Amino acid sequence: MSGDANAGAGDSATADASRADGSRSPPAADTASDTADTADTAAGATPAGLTAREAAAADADDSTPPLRLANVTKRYEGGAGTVTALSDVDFAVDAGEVVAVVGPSGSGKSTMLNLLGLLDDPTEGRVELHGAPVAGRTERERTDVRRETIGFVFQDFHLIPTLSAVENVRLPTAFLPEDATDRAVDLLERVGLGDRLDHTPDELSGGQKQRVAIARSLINEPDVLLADEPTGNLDRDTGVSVLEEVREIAAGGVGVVAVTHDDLVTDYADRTVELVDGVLRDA
Ligand SMILES: Nc1ncnc2c1ncn2[C@@H]1O[C@H](COP(=O)(O)OP(=O)(O)OP(=O)(O)O)[C@@H](O)[C@H]1O
Repeated sequence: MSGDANAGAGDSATADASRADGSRSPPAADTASDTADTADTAAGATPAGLTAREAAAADADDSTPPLRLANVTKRYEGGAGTVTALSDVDFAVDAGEVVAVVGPSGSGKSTMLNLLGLLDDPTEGRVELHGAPVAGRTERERTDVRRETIGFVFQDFHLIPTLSAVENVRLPTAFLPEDATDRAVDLLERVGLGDRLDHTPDELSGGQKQRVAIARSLINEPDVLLADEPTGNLDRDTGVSVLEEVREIAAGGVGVVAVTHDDLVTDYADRTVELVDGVLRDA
C-alpha cells in the first residue's frame, strides 16, 4: 500500500517512496472516480453535495463506523484476465478499536487497504465514510477528505530523509496557511521523541522512525489509522512499544486497521479478521 494520504505535499513524496522501495504499491489512485462522479452529478449532486454528505455524516448516529466497506468486490482486469481480489467483503472499523487483518500473500490485503484509504474504488459495493458513500466525490474532494480523516503508517516509515522529525511530522500540513510546528512538537513529545525533534531519519532508530511516522499520521487528527505491517521492520521489544502507542491512539477514539503478518499485532488487536482468496472472515 502506498500513497500517503496524510499528506498534501507528502502525498506524492511518500507514494513515490513506496514505489521506489518496492513495498505495497496500489493501482493508480483516484482514477476510477470519474465515472462515479458523473453518475453522482447526474443524480443531482454537485460539488456542494460534499457539504450535504458531511452534514449527513454529522447527523449520523454515533455508532456509525467511521469507515466501512459495504459488500465490496474488487476485480482487476489485466492482460492475463480478470482477478477477483476481494469478494463481497463487508467490513467496518469502529471508533476506538484496533482491527488486525491477516491473510496469505495475494489474499487481497493491499487491495482492502487501498479501498479503505480511498485510493481505489470497488468494482461493486460501497466505501462509506461516517455512513456516507465515497463514490461521487471528485478527486480533489477525495484528497481533502482523506487528508482530514485517514492517517497512514507504513512498514518502511516513508519519512523524507532530508527533513527533521518535526519537519516530517508537519509535512502533511505544508499547504495549509497555519504553521503546524507546535502541534508537530506536541505529537513528537507524546510519542516520546521530545528530545529528537531535529534529528533526521538516519539519526533515529527503527522504532523512533516509526514513532515519527505515527506522529505524522496524527497531525490532521484522523478518525482512522491504516497501518501496513507497522511492526514489520521492528524487533519485538520495539514493536511492543509502538503497539502500545497505537493502543493509546485507539483509546483516544481513533479506529485502527493494521494489515500484518505479526502475531504481536494480533495480540494487541481487539479483533482479527482473515482474508483468504479475497473472502473476509473472522479469525
Ligand atoms: N493492479 C492489479 N492488476 C491485476 N491484479 C492485481 C492488481 N493488484 C493486485 N492484483 C491481484 O489481486 C490479488 C490480491 O492482491 P493484493 O496485493 O491485494 O494481495 P496481498 O494480500 O496484499 O498480498 P501480499 O501480502 O503479497 O502483499 C492478487 O492475486 C494480485 O495478483
